Amino acid sequence: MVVLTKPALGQVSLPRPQKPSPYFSGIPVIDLSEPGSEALLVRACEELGFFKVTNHGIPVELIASLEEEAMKFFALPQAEKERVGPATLFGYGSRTIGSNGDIGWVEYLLMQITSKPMSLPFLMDASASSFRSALNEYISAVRKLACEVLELMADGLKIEPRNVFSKLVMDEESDSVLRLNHYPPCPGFNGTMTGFGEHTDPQIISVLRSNNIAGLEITLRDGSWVSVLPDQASFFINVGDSLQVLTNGRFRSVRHRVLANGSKSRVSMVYFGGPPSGERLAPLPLLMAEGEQSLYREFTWCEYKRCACRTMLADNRLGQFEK
Ligand SMILES: C=C1C[C@]23C[C@@]1(O)CC[C@H]2[C@@]12CC[C@H](O)[C@@](C)(C(=O)O1)[C@H]2[C@@H]3C(=O)O
Ligand SMILES: O=C(O)CCC(=O)C(=O)O
Ligand SMILES: [Fe+2]
Repeated sequence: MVVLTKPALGQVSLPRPQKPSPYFSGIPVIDLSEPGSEALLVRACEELGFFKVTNHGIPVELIASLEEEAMKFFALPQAEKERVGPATLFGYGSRTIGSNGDIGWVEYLLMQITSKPMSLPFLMDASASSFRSALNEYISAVRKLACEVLELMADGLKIEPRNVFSKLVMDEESDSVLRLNHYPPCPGFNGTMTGFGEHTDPQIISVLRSNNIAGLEITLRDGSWVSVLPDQASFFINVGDSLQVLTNGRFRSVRHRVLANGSKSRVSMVYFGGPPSGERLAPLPLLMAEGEQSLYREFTWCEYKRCACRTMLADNRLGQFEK
């Protein structure tokens, strides 16, 4: 009898090998303890849509503890990880990203952040209590950091109230996500491999932290790719599509990707701060000059997400909403 089985994920055709891009020394560094950081922060959002924050106040122990829990999880036998449930919505995923055929040299845990206890049932097990508390502490700290950065953005743009952006991610109904990514070394390959294909993040803001392994790349305004020097003590902030809309294109949603490599494991932890589902996304009137037209037709976050789910990573999702 012939038994047909699905090909093991390891047999899925590998993503295209890539050449790493040159390191870019111009990533803006915003020291949150320095007065006047709001103007630098606005410039960074306009020019790159990406910057690094230092003196962020999040204790290293809290970060290290989640990284350790994540590594413990990713070191589990494959069958145990898969028991968490597929990440078609939220859960564990390996090699496939989203549901439209994207493949990367990555495994991950995708978790919805709600005001209720953890969305993934396995985290409610007694054996997962240290993972659960590391996650909860980390999420509150990065949400607070996202809020502080969004308030500095409002200050820098000279708009009031200063919580005009931050209230969206602080709302009880905010639709935010935490993603833990593990890019294992790619056996038998000593160049680099697509870990996470190029894309922009759909939400308002992403707060990203990785271990000291390189791999993250962003595009500059001219479309060229540059590598970001890793810095495990700092956080990187991405402007997401929704913030590009709220600022009528003044802030740039940054296109980025990750390359995995032949010898080292890279781990990243990304908080995606999104608005409540029913939130209408449109440029803030306060930011529009006289006679300025909105670049986008109005839509809700729920509508945007629904469309985003049908796209592939590299697609220009906002294009469908441009006027
Ligand atoms: C291919 C996809 C994966 C993604 C949903 C999408 O259809 C298009 C956007 C992707 C992205 C990128 C940023 C985040 O990692 C993510 C969780 C998100 O909100 O949008 C992923 C989605 C995913 O992995 O499901
Ligand atoms: O791993 C990283 O550094 C970035 C991952 C990423 O872009 C994402 O999860 O959306
Ligand atoms: Fe991303």
